[in-house]
Amino acid sequence: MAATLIDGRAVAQRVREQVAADVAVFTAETGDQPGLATVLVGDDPASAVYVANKRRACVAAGIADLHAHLPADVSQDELVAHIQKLNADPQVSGILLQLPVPAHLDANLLVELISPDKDVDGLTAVSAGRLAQGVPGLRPCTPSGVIELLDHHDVELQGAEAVIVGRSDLVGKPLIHLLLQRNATVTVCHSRTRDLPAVARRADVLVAAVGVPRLIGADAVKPGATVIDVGINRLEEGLVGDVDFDAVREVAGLITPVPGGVGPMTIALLLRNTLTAARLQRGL
Ligand SMILES: Nc1nc(=O)c2c([nH]1)NC[C@@H]1CN(c3ccc(C(=O)N[C@@H](CCC(=O)O)C(=O)O)cc3)C=[N+]21
Repeated sequence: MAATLIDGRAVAQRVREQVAADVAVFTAETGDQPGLATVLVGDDPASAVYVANKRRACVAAGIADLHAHLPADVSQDELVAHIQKLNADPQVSGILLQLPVPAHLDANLLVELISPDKDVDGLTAVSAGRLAQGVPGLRPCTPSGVIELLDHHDVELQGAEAVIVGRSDLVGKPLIHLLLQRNATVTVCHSRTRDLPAVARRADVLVAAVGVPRLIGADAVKPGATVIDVGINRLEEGLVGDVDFDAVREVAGLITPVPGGVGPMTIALLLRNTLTAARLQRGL
């Protein structure tokens, strides 16, 4: 029997409605509207589309849209000054520096400048440390979105075998901690893993986040497993994930499509993080 599809667009819409309701309460109680400062550097068309989507989602959730578009040749010093200004601005709850930035800029240095309490991407070393230690802080949006999808479908994580394919700072590593905190048994596979299909086949919950189109075939999936595809690969034939969807859906129990799976959750969790950031800044 073919797997049940996880509808990321529908779950994301529910999260966005909940955030909008919570933002309305926050604004009524504090007299302040949470605000997200997006920073777009240069004219990469894909980045421009992503940022436009995030800004539209903010407005729909009642979050102030505080955008800056800086030229591709902006200097490192100017960008440093801009981020410092946003750190100091009480109207700014969250700061999102859209990545990648042009090559003459030091992306890592710029990200680390962002105040950890405004780091709605959860990208700074302080945010990563807070996550690893299980103390309050801002968690990366995509991994949080994965957990949210699993919870929405009542996927049991306690004691489950979770296998993450990919060890990026943005997805794989944070997911280790989020899944451990839910008492899953966590295994991480990567490019040097000797027998990827054999390890992946142990998984009750398999998360693919490597950026290799259709890497995960049916031979890597235990019958009935939950398969979460974080991959976004733009091929000539269109957008495909890291999972060979047509083959794996015949084996899995639950599966996310690409598009319409994890992607929409990233934006929903960004909105929730912006509200969390506004609360953190007030010690709430
Ligand atoms: N500072 C920063 N934070 C980010 O979170 C960040 C970033 N930089 N740079 C680029 C990546 C990429 N990213 C996505 C967000 C939503 C979808 C999404 O909604 N995808 C839709 C369809 C997208 C399409 O059709 O192109 C889907 O999967 O259904 C995808 C990818 C956030 N990123």
